Amino acid sequence: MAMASFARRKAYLLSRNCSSEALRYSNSLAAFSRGFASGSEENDVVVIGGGPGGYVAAIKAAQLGLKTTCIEKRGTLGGTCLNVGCIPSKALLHSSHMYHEAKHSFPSHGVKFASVEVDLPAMMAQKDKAVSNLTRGIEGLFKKNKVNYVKGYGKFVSPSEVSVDALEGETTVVKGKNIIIATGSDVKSLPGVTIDEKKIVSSTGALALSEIPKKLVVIGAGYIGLEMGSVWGRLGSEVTVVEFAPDIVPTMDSEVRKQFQRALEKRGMKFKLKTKVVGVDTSGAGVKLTLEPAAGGDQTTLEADVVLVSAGRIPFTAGLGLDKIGVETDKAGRILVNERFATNVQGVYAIGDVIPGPMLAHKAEEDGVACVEFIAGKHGHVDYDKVPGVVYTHPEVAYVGKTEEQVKALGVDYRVGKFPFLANSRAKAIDDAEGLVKILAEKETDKILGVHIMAPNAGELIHEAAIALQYDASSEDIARVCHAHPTMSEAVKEAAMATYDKPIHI
Ligand SMILES: Cc1cc2nc3c(=O)[nH]c(=O)nc-3n(C[C@H](O)[C@H](O)[C@H](O)COP(=O)(O)OP(=O)(O)OC[C@H]3O[C@@H](n4cnc5c(N)ncnc54)[C@H](O)[C@@H]3O)c2cc1C
Ligand SMILES: NC(=O)c1ccc[n+]([C@@H]2O[C@H](COP(=O)([O-])OP(=O)(O)OC[C@H]3O[C@@H](n4cnc5c(N)ncnc54)[C@H](O)[C@@H]3O)[C@@H](O)[C@H]2O)c1
Repeated sequence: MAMASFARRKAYLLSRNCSSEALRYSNSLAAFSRGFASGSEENDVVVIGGGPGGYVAAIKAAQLGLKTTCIEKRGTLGGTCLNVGCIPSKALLHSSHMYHEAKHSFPSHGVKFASVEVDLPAMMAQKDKAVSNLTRGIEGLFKKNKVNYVKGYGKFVSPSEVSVDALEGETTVVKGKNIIIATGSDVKSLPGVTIDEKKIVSSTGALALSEIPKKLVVIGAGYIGLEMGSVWGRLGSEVTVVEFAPDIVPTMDSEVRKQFQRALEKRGMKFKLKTKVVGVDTSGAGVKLTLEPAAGGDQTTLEADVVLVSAGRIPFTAGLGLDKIGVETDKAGRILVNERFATNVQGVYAIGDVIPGPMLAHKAEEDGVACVEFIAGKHGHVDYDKVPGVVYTHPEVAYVGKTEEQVKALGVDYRVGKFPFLANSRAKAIDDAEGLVKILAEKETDKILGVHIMAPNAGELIHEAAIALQYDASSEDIARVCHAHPTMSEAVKEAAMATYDKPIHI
C-alpha cells in the first residue's frame, strides 16, 4: 500500500512539473524504511509549529501514546489559519455578508429597517472573540491529550535537539526521537512593494483595518484577494483586483471560473487581468500604483487608499537552522519529503504549508495525522488529488478532483453533467439561485473524476463529492442515493443524473 501511494505521489509531482522532486522521491526509496527512531531522548515526537499541521500532529501523536511536545513561537496555538487566516477571514466574510444582505436583500424578503450601518469595531471584536475562543480551545485539547506545550522560537541544534528561545526569555533544549517541522508559510512580497500593514497590507493587515477604505486595490486574484476583496467590497470599498495571469484563481475549472468572475463583477468587483504592478508611490495621502500589461506595453496609473498584496505565500523556515542539520529544500524553499513525510535527515519530518502541495489547512491536518501514523509504525495516507478547495465568497466556489482542462489534457474520454441552481427548488425558495454543479466522469466506467460547485454553500455541498471521489464512485452511485427535498444537495444528485443519463428537473 505504501508503495502504491508513493507511486501516486510521484505521479502527482510529475503532473505538476515537479520532475526533479519526483526523481528525488524515487532516489530516496530507501528512506521509507526509517520509521521510528530509537534512543533515550525525552520526547518520542517534537513538533515545531502549532498551526493546523503541527497542533493536529501533536494531538494525534499523544493519542497514539507517544510522548509529545509542541513548540510555538506566536504565543497562541492555531497557526496562520486560526490567528490570521481561515478563521478571522471567515468571521469577517460572514459579518460583511450579513450587512450586505440586510442592505440589499432583506427588503425583497419583506424585512424592512429604518437604516442599516456598519459598526466596524464591533465587527472586529466579534472576529477577535472567535479567534481567541478557538485558540484557547486548542490549549485545552493539548491539556486533555497531555501534549507538552512550549512557547518560544525553535531552532535545530542537531537532528534530535531543538533549542527554544522561550517567550519568557530563557533558552531550553527540547529533545526528540522524531522531530516534525510544521512551521507553515508567510506572505510572498513583491519587488518594490513594501508592506507596512497600514497603506500596503498583507492579509494580516487586511483583517484588521480600522477604517473602510474608499478605494482598495488587491494585487493577486487568488483565494485571499477574492475573499478579502469581497469583505471590504460588501462594506463599501471600491475594489479593483490586479492579476498578472489571464484568469482569476488559476486552479479553478474554467467554465465555473467564468461564471464566478461574472458573479463577482455583478457585486461590484473590478478586474484588471494580464496586468502587473510595476511601481508603488506612497508619498501622498493614499497610494499611486503604476500598472503595465503583463506582456509589456503602455503604463497606466491607479489610485488606492489601501493596497492588499495577495500574490501567494512562501514556506517559512527562517531561523530554523535547516542548513545546520542539512535538510533539503527545493528552489521555492519548500522542504522535500518522501511519502512518509520524512526529510533526507534521519528522524526529521515536515508537513503542511512548508512542503509541496496545496497550501490549505485541511491538507496540513491530513499531513499531520499521516506523518504521525507513519512514525508510530502505522499506515498514513493523503491523496493530494482529492483535497477539496473552497473560495468562501458569495457565491462560494468549491471543487474536488480534476478540472475539465485537466481531464482533456489526460486524453481521457469523459462525460459532463451539469445542473443550474436556477432549477433547484430550495435555491429558488431562498432567492439565492446563482451557480451550478458540474460533474466530470470517465465515459467508459462512469467513475467521477472531478466535481465543481458554485453556490452559496458550495463549501458544504462539496463533501458528498469528496467522499464519492475517495471511494471511486460513479455518477450513477450519487444519482441513486435518496437526497432530502428541498435541499441544495439535490442539485448534486441532478448533475449526477445528467452525467450518466438525464436530469428530471430541467
Ligand atoms: C488570510 C488567509 C486565509 C486563509 N483561509 C483558509 C481557508 O479558509 N481554508 C484553508 O484551508 N486554508 C486557508 N488558509 C491557508 C491556511 O492558513 C494554511 O494552509 C495553514 O495555516 C497551514 O498550516 P500549517 O500548520 O502548515 O502552518 P501555519 O498555520 O502557518 O502554522 C505554522 C506555525 O508555526 C509557527 N512557527 C514557525 N516557525 C517556528 C519556529 N521556528 N519555532 C516555533 N514556532 C514556529 C508559526 O508561528 C505558526 O503559528 C488561509 C491563509 C490565509 C493567510
Ligand atoms: N479559502 C481558502 O481555502 C483559502 C483562503 C485564503 C488563502 N488560502 C491559501 O493561502 C495561499 C495564499 O493565498 P493567495 O491568495 O495569496 O495566493 P494564491 O496562490 O491563491 O493567488 C495568488 C494570485 O496572485 C497572482 N499573482 C502572483 N504574482 C502576481 C503579481 N506580481 N501581480 C499580480 N498578480 C500576481 C497569481 O497569478 C495568483 O492568481 C493559497 O495558496 C491558498 O491555498 C486558502
